[in-house]
Amino acid sequence: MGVCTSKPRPSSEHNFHSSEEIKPSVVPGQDEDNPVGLKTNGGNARDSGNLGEKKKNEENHEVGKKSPFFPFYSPSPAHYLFSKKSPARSPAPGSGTPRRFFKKPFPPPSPAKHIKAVLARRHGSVKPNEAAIPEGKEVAEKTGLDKSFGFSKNFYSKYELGEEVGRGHFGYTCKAKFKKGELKGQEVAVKVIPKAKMTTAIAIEDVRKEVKILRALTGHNNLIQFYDAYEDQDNVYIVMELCEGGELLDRILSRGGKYTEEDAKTVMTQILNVVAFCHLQGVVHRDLKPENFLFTSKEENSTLKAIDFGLSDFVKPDERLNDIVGSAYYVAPEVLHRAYSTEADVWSIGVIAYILLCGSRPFWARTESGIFRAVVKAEPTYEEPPWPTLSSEAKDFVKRLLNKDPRKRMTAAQAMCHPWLRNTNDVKVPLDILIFKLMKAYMRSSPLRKAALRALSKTLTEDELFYLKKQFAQLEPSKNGTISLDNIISALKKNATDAMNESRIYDFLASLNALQYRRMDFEEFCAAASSVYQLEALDRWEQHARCAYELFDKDGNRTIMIEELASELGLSPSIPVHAVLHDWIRHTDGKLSFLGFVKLLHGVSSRSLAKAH
Ligand SMILES: Nc1ncnc2c1ncn2[C@@H]1O[C@H](COP(=O)(O)OP(=O)(O)OP(=O)(O)O)[C@@H](O)[C@H]1O
Ligand SMILES: [Ca+2]
Ligand SMILES: [Ca+2]
Repeated sequence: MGVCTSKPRPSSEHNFHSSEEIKPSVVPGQDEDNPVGLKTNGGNARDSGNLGEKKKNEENHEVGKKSPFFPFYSPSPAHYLFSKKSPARSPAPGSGTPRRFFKKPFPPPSPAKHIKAVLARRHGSVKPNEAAIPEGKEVAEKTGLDKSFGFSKNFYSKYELGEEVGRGHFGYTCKAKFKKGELKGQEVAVKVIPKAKMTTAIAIEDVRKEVKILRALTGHNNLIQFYDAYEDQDNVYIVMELCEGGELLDRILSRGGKYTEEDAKTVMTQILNVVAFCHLQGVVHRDLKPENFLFTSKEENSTLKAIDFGLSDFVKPDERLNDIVGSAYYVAPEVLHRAYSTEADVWSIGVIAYILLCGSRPFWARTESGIFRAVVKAEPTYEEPPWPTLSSEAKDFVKRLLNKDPRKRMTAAQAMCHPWLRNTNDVKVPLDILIFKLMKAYMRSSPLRKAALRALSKTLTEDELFYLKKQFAQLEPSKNGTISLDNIISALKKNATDAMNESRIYDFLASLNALQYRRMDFEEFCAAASSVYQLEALDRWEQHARCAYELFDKDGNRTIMIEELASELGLSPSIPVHAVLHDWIRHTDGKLSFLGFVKLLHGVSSRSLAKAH
């Protein structure tokens, strides 16, 4: 778009990155097993719920770590512990692994453990390994918890339960058959969740939400088809389509830990597609991992389906969640800092992408707190094989998903437009909820900030424009190439499910009502829907910002008084504006300085200025 002649200067000269660094809440020397000060309660049923076995499991990861036959020959009994059905998870017969002689950076993936806090929130103070948990009704009587869900009660009159096909911490899944009617004999999958395991109000609420979310979101091609939910005194039954192709984790393991880039692209596109859909609906999955994606059939090119919404939640567009949930290897840093939203899922997808491409985990340690520390502080390696042989697009793709700052991370819809993926799929890029968040901030900005953003948008490259064009097209502009509030509302309605009511997407749109009286063309849309934080994360940010400043200097910059700037920014009178805004003004001519320009792009609020002062 814009032409720029200035040469970027070295970044050390211009330290204008205004983003705050995330301070790790996990510091060395802190309680190893309780880094974030949580009430925890020990083991996980998937680790057999036995602390002794859990210990053994961790030691075995260590064995995996030191195996010379890295990555998947390693006879990790961690796999063995979980090998109910997959030969890929069974140990190689009679193979002992030499210890201590070989150092390898990461062990291969094995089923992920839930964060201990998840178990604590489920079980309260009840430890899973304590004496047998009483039956559902008995617990309800003792605790006064209401375990009625309002689901149909006649599961067994409709279905005949068959063999178990999978098991998790919260339930087990069986095949079942319709007993009668048109569908007689047709097979389905049923996740059975024992009421005896629901020992806290949160546990009950989670099951309620799991069904509510499945009911609302069902219909997407990459999301498990939900049929109905039932209950009786002992269990909740979630009836859904049967996937016969196994978990993504098993397929990763059976391929010796690595996918070719081309195959990884097919998997990634499907994951991103369904997750972008969830995010537009205001649903955050919170437990994305290769165990929670199933292939419909054994075919190589079988469709992938997201399952297990047991930890999912609704999130309003400007809301942050604070409960620590998920599985340790896949948890995003901001979840550990207790302020997160949909970006946390994208981090987990980054972890999955890393594993698909190289067969190892990006963040690994022997203990939960060690993993948390790595997630918050460590940078994954891209030096070990096979990374040097992978394409630079693949590396850039993973790095931009694993950005520790959620504001700088790509969204799922953006990731589908990344150069690594955008030419390989013909999947329609879903509407991105981020567009609306950014447009809201833009509509509320001062004319000066709007001019600054317009200048910045003129420096965007093909890569950024690809995504913006796709988004703009989704909003179905009129023939003259402009969009109105009506366009936005009808585009959303076309993609809406009941989940949007819960996550209040429409209420949020009210903040765009200034668009009621005018239309927006593509150029202004680019200014409104560009994220300064995301652009700042790019290597070429310096160029962007310098070019934009030059353009702004030609067109939008003008002499301003500090007082005027303060009122443009809506600063409260309590802020000492001369001291705070001094650097924002170029002393030669009283126009906005480069520093002021970059700050203005970020949209500085009076609160953050007061804090900085
Ligand atoms: N529709 C399905 N078709 C086939 N197998 C399924 C289906 N749904 C679940 N499974 C199998 O059952 C396993 C457990 O299901 P799910 O992940 O929903 O349970 P969970 O108890 O919530 O697990 P977690 O411990 O991860 O929280 C899955 O990993 C999968 O192997
Ligand atoms: Ca699961
Ligand atoms: Ca679950």
